[in-house]
Amino acid sequence: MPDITPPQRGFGQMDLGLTDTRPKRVTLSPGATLLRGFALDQAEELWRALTPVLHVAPLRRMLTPGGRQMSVAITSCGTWGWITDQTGYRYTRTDPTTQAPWPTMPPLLFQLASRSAAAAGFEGFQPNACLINRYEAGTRMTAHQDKDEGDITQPIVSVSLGLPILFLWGGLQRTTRPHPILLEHGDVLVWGGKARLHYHGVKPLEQGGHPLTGPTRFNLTFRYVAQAVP
Ligand SMILES: O=C(O)CCC(=O)C(=O)O
Ligand SMILES: [Fe+2]
Repeated sequence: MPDITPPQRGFGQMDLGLTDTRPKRVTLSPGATLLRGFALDQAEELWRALTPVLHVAPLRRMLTPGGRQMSVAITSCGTWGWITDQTGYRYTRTDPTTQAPWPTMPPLLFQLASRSAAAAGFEGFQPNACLINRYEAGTRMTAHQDKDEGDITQPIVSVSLGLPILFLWGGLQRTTRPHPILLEHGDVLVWGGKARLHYHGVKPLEQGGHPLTGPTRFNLTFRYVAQAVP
C-alpha cells in the first residue's frame, strides 16, 4: 500500500502556495484507483448540471430498514435510483416521493464516469444510475458494501465535490481495518474487479466552507444496475 496518509487537517499544500507533488494516480488495492483531481476541470459544469436534477428529485434523508433516518441526504438520476425504507434497500425506476421517473442522467456526468472508469482500467462502463449524496458537517456514512446492483462485473465510480472528507477504504470483510484516504474536490475514486465488494465508508464531515458547495460535500456514485433488478 503506498503512503496515502492524509496531510494534517486544516490546510493543504495548495493552500500554502506550494506545488501539489502528490501522485495523481494511487492504487488503493488491486482494482481500486484514486484519480486525484480527475474531475477538477469540469467541477463547475458538473455542479451546474446537478441543479435541474435536484429540482426534479429533491435530496431527502431516507429511513434505513432498521427505522433510523440516514444523516446523508440522497437522491438519484439515471434509469435507476437507489432507495431505502423500512422494507429494505433497492433500486427503483421511479422516485417514491414524486412517483415520477428519476431525472435523466446529464450526458456530462455519464461521460465523466465512463472516462474515469476507462482511465482506471475499466473500458466500456455505461452507468445507468447515479446516486447523489449530500453531506453536511457531522454527517458520515458507516462501513458498507455496494451490492444492490445485481451485477458486480461493473465498477463503481465516485466523484467528490466540495468540502474534503476522510474516506475509509476497507477490505472484503467488515473486520478489516480500513485505510483513511483524503478525498478532495474533483477527486475520482474507481473500484471494480477484485475490489468491487470492498467495505467502505466516510468519517463525519468537518465544518468548513467551499466556494462551490458552501458548507457541504457532494458525492456522486455511478453504477450499472442490472435490468433484472425489480
Ligand atoms: O461519499 C462517499 O465518498 C461514499 C459514498 C458511498 O459509499 C455510497 O454512496 O455508497
Ligand atoms: Fe458505497
